Amino acid sequence: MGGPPDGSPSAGAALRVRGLVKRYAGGSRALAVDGLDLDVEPGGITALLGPNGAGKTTTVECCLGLRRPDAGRVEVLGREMPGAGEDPQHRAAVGAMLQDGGLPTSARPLRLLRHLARLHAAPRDVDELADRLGLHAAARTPVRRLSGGQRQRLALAAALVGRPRLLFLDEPTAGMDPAARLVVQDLVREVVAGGTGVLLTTHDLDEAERLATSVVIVDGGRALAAGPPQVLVARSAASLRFTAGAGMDLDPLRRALSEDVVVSEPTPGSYVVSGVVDPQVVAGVTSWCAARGVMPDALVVGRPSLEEVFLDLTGRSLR
Ligand SMILES: Nc1ncnc2c1ncn2[C@@H]1O[C@H](COP(=O)(O)OP(=O)(O)OP(=O)(O)O)[C@@H](O)[C@H]1O
Repeated sequence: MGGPPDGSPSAGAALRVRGLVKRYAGGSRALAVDGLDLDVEPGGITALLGPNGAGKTTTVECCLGLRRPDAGRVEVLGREMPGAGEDPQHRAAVGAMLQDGGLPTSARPLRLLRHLARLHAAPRDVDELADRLGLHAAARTPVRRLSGGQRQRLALAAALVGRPRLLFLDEPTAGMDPAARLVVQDLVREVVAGGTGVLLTTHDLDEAERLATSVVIVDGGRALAAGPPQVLVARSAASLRFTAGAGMDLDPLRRALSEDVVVSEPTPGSYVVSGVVDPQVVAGVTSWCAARGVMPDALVVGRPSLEEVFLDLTGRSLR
């Protein structure tokens, strides 16, 4: 899923993962990652989406050479991991902003960025980057005293300063205020326009829908769906959705509607009728509700959002 079939040439992919398997020693018997395929193209953003514990961080860590896969193949910028990670030149072409930040706690932001810039052959202008990310105000504050959002912005600057050709962003805008979020999204769009490939993990499905050129939805370490977000949404059947009290008996409604539709309650109190949703189906649902004195709140008919596709596939909400 998410790229050329196994065995075909990786033709310049920024990241190519095939059949990745990872099991933690001492962890539960289930695999953390269970045969995952994934591609990031240069100048493209692949969003890796999944509920908590789906295997996203483990996948990113295997791609960065921080964990050794039990099976499968990871190619970063055309070279196989974890071996390629030993080469400093190769490492310098990869940027990562991880959830734990990984920043030295006593470092001061601007000095840290200048130090990192010196490790790269053609770094970005540190002052310009710090300006864009609003880091000058906290230039001399030690990392441990930065707010969560400031630390996130510094971690992004650190990941970008070396002009990486492949960038890993693990929930980059989590905990950021809306203005900072927009700045980060603009910066990400800009580096992608310059040819960098991005693997983005996020719990913000609107962000994924806006930014990503490709999406892989994972659960239990497996890909449930992959493709451009617009295609995943278009592939889903039209649906009628409404909210009402949880746990309504749906069998009478199923009997009242045609066999071309499926009626379900993916999360308590949220009802979905999918398939051939025509005016008769809408009338059938509303008269069924009326007969029970139930008000169908937030009733909408149409294609689902990426969030609704995710919900239908995983049975879970990300928020
Ligand atoms: N160091 C570890 N030792 C044992 N099990 C682990 C370890 N790290 C992760 N796991 C388990 O592996 C599975 C995948 O975890 P992972 O952190 O990759 O998920 P995730 O999709 O990144 O979740 P989240 O959205 O919460 O960050 C989970 O069941 C988790 O409990």
